[in-house]
Amino acid sequence: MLSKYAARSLSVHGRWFSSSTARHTKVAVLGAGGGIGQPLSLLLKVDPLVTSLSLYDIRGAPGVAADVSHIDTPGEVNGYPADKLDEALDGVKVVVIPAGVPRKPGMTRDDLFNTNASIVRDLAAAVARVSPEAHVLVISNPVNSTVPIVSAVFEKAGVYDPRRIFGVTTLDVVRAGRFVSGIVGTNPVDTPITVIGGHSGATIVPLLSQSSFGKGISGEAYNKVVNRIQYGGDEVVKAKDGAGSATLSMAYAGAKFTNALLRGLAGEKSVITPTFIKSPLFADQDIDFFSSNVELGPNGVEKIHSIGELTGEEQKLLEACLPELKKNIEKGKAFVESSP
Ligand SMILES: NC(=O)c1ccc[n+]([C@@H]2O[C@H](COP(=O)([O-])OP(=O)(O)OC[C@H]3O[C@@H](n4cnc5c(N)ncnc54)[C@H](O)[C@@H]3O)[C@@H](O)[C@H]2O)c1
Ligand SMILES: O=C(O)C[C@H](O)C(=O)O
Repeated sequence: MLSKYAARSLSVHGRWFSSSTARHTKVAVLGAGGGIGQPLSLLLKVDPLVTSLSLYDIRGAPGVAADVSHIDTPGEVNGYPADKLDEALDGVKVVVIPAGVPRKPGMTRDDLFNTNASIVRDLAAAVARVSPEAHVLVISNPVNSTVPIVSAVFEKAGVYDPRRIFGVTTLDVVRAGRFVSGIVGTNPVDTPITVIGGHSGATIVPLLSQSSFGKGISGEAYNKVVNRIQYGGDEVVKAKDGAGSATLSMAYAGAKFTNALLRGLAGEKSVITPTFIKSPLFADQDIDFFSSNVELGPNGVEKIHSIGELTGEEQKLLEACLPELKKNIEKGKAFVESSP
């Protein structure tokens, strides 16, 4: 039974933002002062499943917290400055990490590695120490490397549970639904497209053939939409012209994935979405992280779905994805191995 407030929230925020169970859930955002962090904090404040929001950044989090705390939803909000990371993480169930630098035109996501790898490593070490049972949602790029970094840090700390560490690839799914709906004339919310692989260029593999809406798209239109899904991030980086990368659509995607996880944690059945996790699907090729459809449940990852049947075109996309993904994963692991 939905509370009066939750029912109201549903009608205000649309179908994805659903709330089925009331429980205490503290969510932390690390990097809350940034381009993604601020709108993400706003969206989490209006998610009825988030009862407490802990906002941390090396700059500006208390201000963001003061601002969103005036929103007339019940969730409590606290902001923490640079020297209060442990306090920010105390008792959290879910930690979302958008901390790190974004791309400028001409850069790849991998070009962010040198700066973001150590930011993510150090934040992960604090989570592993203070809230080792938290579910960690990694947004910071390059996701193909930062998820292996977080996982290796947890492993080093002896608290690794692969069911609780996720790379957020939801923006690729959101883009795929939006772009395909523009071709076939559907409502994007009703046009789910599975996207597998990783989160950068050729590692992003949309499976249009598995969607009743997408499977009719062929030829030039197919090539164009696949390219747009794979390089949608570049489109935004170029349009922002040096002022960063996707922030608003990413905040939406991050809040959407967080809500899906919270529903799974609360016991809702059949919450299934792609996410980049430790996965056995290509482990025989030494690729042990991969995004595919995953069922979320009370323990985080409940079931990893197979990738299903691929067309010849999709098989080629997958063949281009795997070697690059493998390199990105190995780079992340090697970084933690060589860290003191
Ligand atoms: N996964 C995805 O689909 C996706 C989509 C868009 C952007 N991103 C990535 O998200 C990251 C953030 O992007 P943005 O546009 O919000 O950047 P931004 O520069 O606007 O914000 C980043 C924030 O991180 C903070 N920060 C830096 N070091 C920190 C630390 N050690 N602890 C806490 N906070 C710290 C900064 O102070 C800043 O407020 C980038 O790496 C970007 O590439 C990922
Ligand atoms: O493109 C970027 O660098 C940011 C993000 O990964 C995106 O897909 O928009």
